[in-house]
Amino acid sequence: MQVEGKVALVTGGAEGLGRAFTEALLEAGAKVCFCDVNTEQGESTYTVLKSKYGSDRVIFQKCDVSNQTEMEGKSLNYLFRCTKETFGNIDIVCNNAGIGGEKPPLWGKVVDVNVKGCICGTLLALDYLSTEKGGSGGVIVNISSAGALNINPYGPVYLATKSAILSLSRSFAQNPLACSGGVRVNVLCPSFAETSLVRNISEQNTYDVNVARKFVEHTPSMSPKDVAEAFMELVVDESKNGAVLKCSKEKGKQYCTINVTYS
Ligand SMILES: NC(=O)C1=CN([C@@H]2O[C@H](COP(=O)(O)OP(=O)(O)OC[C@H]3O[C@@H](n4cnc5c(N)ncnc54)[C@H](O)[C@@H]3O)[C@@H](O)[C@H]2O)C=CC1
Ligand SMILES: CCCCC/C=C\C=C\C(=O)C/C=C\C/C=C\CCCC(=O)O
Repeated sequence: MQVEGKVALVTGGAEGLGRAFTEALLEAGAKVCFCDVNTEQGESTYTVLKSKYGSDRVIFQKCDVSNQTEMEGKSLNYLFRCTKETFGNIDIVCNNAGIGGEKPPLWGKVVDVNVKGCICGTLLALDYLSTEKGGSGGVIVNISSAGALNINPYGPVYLATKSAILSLSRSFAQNPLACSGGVRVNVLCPSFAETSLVRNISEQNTYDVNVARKFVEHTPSMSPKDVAEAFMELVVDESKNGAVLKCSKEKGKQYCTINVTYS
């Protein structure tokens, strides 16, 4: 896909990986609407990006991806509508917003943000991108985790949500809603990257917090820019649909095949 001139929507773009994805898309010539629940950080990032890329190429919207109703404030429905009204079309959607949290009552919020937010964002993206519904096709990249490809005893709930995103994306890639509408659906599975999510590992969002921190310390970490490079490959390469791309500092980019065998 030629990214120049395309329109992208990124959730959770105020900082971390979402900000890096937003910048990579802007760098490649796209117009980008990024959203975040954190207005202060979002506005601050917007100020920087606007002065670098121009106010006609980037917009920031406050939005909580776990908000399913218009009544409660800015929902994903509103975000998609606003992006289309501002830029005229949507070609690229990245469902990135995610949080960690293992213990009650936090884990319910983790499911709402990570799973429901991603499902809602994927369904809306299919609606707006599909050639059968007035769109011009395009690509959805959902953000899972390298942890979803394996087990991790420190974050079972977080990783269950990331496994859900993996299955959701691989399955929608083969679903008629996507296939007949010219929409590719890919999933990125990063290992650890240097962001607030990892810096803020605590008793709330992990089990055995000291062991978890040691595990992180001993796993080489990527910069958000490294992860954005892998993300852009899934956007640009039109041969990739249903692709599962793992990226890590040690091994770089690796496409994964998930085989299910029955005995
Ligand atoms: N940093 C890492 O090592 C890895 C991160 N990931 C995934 O990458 C994604 C981004 O994570 P990071 O950048 O590391 O985290 P981060 O905490 O640095 O950034 C996440 C952003 O999402 C926003 N956000 C949180 N809840 C939201 C909501 N309900 N609605 C809208 N925005 C919301 C936050 O305000 C923040 O700006 C997440 O889905 C995470 O699970 C996956 C693998 C590794
Ligand atoms: C472990 C749960 C912590 C809660 C959220 C904080 C950070 C999340 C980071 C990730 O999503 C990455 C998670 C796990 C990586 C797991 C294994 C990495 C192994 C390295 C590799 O396979 O190359």
